[in-house]
Amino acid sequence: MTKMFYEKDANFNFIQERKVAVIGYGSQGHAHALNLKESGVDVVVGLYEGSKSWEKAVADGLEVMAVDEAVKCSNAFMILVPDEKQSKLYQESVKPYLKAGDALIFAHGFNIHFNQIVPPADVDVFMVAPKGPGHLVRRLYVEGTGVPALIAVHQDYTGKAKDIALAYAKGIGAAKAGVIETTFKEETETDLFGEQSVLCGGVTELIKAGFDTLVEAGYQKEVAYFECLHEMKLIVDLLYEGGMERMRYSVSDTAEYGDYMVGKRIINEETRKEMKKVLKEIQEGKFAQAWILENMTGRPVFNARRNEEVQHPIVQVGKELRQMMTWLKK
Ligand SMILES: NC(=O)C1=CN([C@@H]2O[C@H](COP(=O)(O)OP(=O)(O)OC[C@H]3O[C@@H](n4cnc5c(N)ncnc54)[C@H](OP(=O)(O)O)[C@@H]3O)[C@@H](O)[C@H]2O)C=CC1
Ligand SMILES: CC[C@](O)(C(C)=O)C(=O)O
Ligand SMILES: [Mg+2]
Ligand SMILES: [Mg+2]
Repeated sequence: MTKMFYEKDANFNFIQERKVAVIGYGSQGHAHALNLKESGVDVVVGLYEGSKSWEKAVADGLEVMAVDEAVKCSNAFMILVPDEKQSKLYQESVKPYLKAGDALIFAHGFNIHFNQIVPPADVDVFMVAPKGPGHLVRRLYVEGTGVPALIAVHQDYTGKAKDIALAYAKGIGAAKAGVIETTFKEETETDLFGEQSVLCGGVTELIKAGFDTLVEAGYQKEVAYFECLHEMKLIVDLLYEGGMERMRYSVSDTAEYGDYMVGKRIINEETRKEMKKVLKEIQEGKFAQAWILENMTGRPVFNARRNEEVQHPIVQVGKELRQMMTWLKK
């Protein structure tokens, strides 16, 4: 089995002896900054003047500065602005102020793996990539658990990059859940594949296809919403807690029989062939190239698809039903 690292394997001194600039205060940024601070790490948040996040970070009790100022006064920088903005930010506000022995940290390998950022040889470059959304990285830390993470070392100038990565992972709560060592290549390719084919693209298309099939057949859209979207969370909770065997133990034998008979008709050989094609496009850099070009040209496809998606009937019915779910309001 792959070696897993837990809290006992991390020496927290490696991160406590540094000042950490968390650049960006979005989904991952707010979680890393707050978790590290509450774990006892000296943290500053780096943002641009006029950023919407600035006041929020201040209200959360954090020290906030312009990115270049944060880089100047720190010796470890976690880059948590969107992937497509990292290269420009690095060139303008990070690279000019790097000092030998600094640590340049990423939560996803896109920019290093696809050569959008090429750091100098005299800094450590590594990754601490939580395997979960930033808001859960924060929520589970507060609840006393954590989201697992991958670590990877791209450059080890100080000879301590892996130790610092493990200590950082401990600081954000990830070492409670488990940390696996990987490479930038493996993290980047598996993360892109997972979000496209399974976690985001796969799941949303599966939900919409099920919802549309029921609604087009004349069933109430509220019933279709509960069946195909709301209950997905409850089923996934069981998968998360105890794997497929726990989910199949909890559902009825009727559901389990239906699962065995129908699952492979929905996710069939054609789907698996397409997944292989998607993975190849990621490995060959075709997806990265398309995403970089999309951003250079003002995101025409991204914006059109985003607008199209919010027109889907599942969006409206979901809004109405969730209004009644008082526990979601906070
Ligand atoms: N989202 C997730 O859960 C996960 C993300 N990752 C990785 O983490 C990294 C960050 O992603 P994510 O958290 O989704 O990003 P977000 O889109 O949530 O980050 C936005 C933050 O970056 C700030 N920002 C944008 N541009 C700049 C800039 N030029 N200078 C300074 N700050 C800027 C925004 O400020 P403003 O408020 O003003 O817009 C905001 O605070 C990526 O590498 C991503 O792949 C990895 C695992 C999961
Ligand atoms: C699944 C999407 C993700 O990779 C994540 C939350 O882990 C991301 O890029 O946001
Ligand atoms: Mg991911
Ligand atoms: Mg991702």
